[in-house]
Amino acid sequence: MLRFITAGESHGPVLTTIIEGLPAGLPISVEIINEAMARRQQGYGRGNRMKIETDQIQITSGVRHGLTLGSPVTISLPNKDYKNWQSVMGIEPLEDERAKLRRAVHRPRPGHADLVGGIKYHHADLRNVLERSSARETAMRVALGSVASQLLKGLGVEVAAYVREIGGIVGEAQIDSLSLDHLRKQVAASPVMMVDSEVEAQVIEKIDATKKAGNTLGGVVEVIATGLPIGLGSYTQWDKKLDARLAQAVMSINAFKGVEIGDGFELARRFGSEVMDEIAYDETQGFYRLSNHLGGLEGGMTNGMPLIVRGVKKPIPTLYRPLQSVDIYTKENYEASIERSDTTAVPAASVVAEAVVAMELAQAVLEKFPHDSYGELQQAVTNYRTYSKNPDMWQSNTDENVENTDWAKHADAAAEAQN
Ligand SMILES: Cc1cc2nc3c(=O)[nH]c(=O)nc-3n(C[C@H](O)[C@H](O)[C@H](O)COP(=O)(O)O)c2cc1C
Ligand SMILES: C=C(O[C@@H]1CC(C(=O)O)=C[C@@H](OP(=O)(O)O)[C@H]1O)C(=O)O
Repeated sequence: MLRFITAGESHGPVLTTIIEGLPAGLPISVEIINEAMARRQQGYGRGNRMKIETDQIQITSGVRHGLTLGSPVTISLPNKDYKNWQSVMGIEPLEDERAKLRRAVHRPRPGHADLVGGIKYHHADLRNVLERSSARETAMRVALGSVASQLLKGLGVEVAAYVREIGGIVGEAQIDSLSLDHLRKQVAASPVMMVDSEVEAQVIEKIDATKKAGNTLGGVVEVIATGLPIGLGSYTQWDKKLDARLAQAVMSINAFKGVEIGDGFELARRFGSEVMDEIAYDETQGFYRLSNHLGGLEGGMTNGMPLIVRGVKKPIPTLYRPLQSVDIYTKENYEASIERSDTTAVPAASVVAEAVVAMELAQAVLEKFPHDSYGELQQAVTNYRTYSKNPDMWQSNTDENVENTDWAKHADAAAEAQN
């Protein structure tokens, strides 16, 4: 089982993650992880924090000479901004209690975790909430996702993401189910990580106008995974269903409010005949589908078609235009003060969504196949791919062979017993 945990505050010294359950002998490239980290920092519409940080990770356990050892892998990321926050974020107790109060955050922002977190954990200083609820944590998920993507790539599975919509402006992608390279190149060339340059210009204009008005924007991201073996996840128990697990993974990203698989909410408006992905077979491909409305998942399992997962991100809650709130000390109404913030972070969120989907897929792969060593895992996946193109238990059940199979004899015996 793949397990991970993340730790760290937004303006604390360092973010950390520990991941356990990776096979031994998996090649891990720090450079590839750092490329993903840099992608998450990009995207038009972000605030000034991203000018301070240059996210470069360090691996401090579980990898030797570029290969995993099978022991827990620890990844850490220093916050460059910490040097500006040392007195606010110190570990030692503050001598001067009044200074502590003077610095406390006591004006909760609507749409953020501030108010509820303060009530729940008895925090009189809402900074104790916002430091951890901040999406700075998503940097660690991207590091984890890159490790997962490196594992998947060596098994022939690719994961990529793009921005489908910002502030109501939609740009659709043409998906090449064999290679996501083209999509990745288009996304890399776009300041908003979209795939249609006409739409892109409109989006940039909208972000500029929104920022000027002191407002913020949300949007929709789409993650695509290709090359998935058939049968990851399971229909046998609620918490094994891969569609449900992917939804949780995507919803766990800050500010995500909805998830769709395949045509998602649009399915509500269609006839059954329009959306079931009809089955076909040929020897090279094995079983495949004539369409992909259901996003590559049936019964909580991958069906071999590209996986399509979308997530909707609400607009950023911290606005330059003040919103009505209440001071938790005085209980008086006030209008929230202006703070440093992003105007939109949908592009960055697409990179995070790609990462969390990759982690969930890696988890599902490791559940299905033996994986003490990476070579063993690769061999098992290759064998299974051959099998699933032409499953042998079905081959013996052709008309000529059917009377000779064990299950046919059992069925005959059962029928006789009933008579
Ligand atoms: C990449 C990314 C960047 C974000 N940047 C900000 C930001 O600058 N300011 C802000 O108020 N919220 C930002 N958010 C959203 C908040 O973290 C989020 O709304 C908050 O933690 C409350 O959680 P919830 O929206 O999931 O309920 C960002 C989210 C993501 C994914
Ligand atoms: C630090 C990141 O995003 C931050 C997420 C965030 C929030 O409230 O979620 C608020 C902002 O932080 P700050 O108050 O330091 O400017 C963003 O910059 C990051 O993505 O690495």
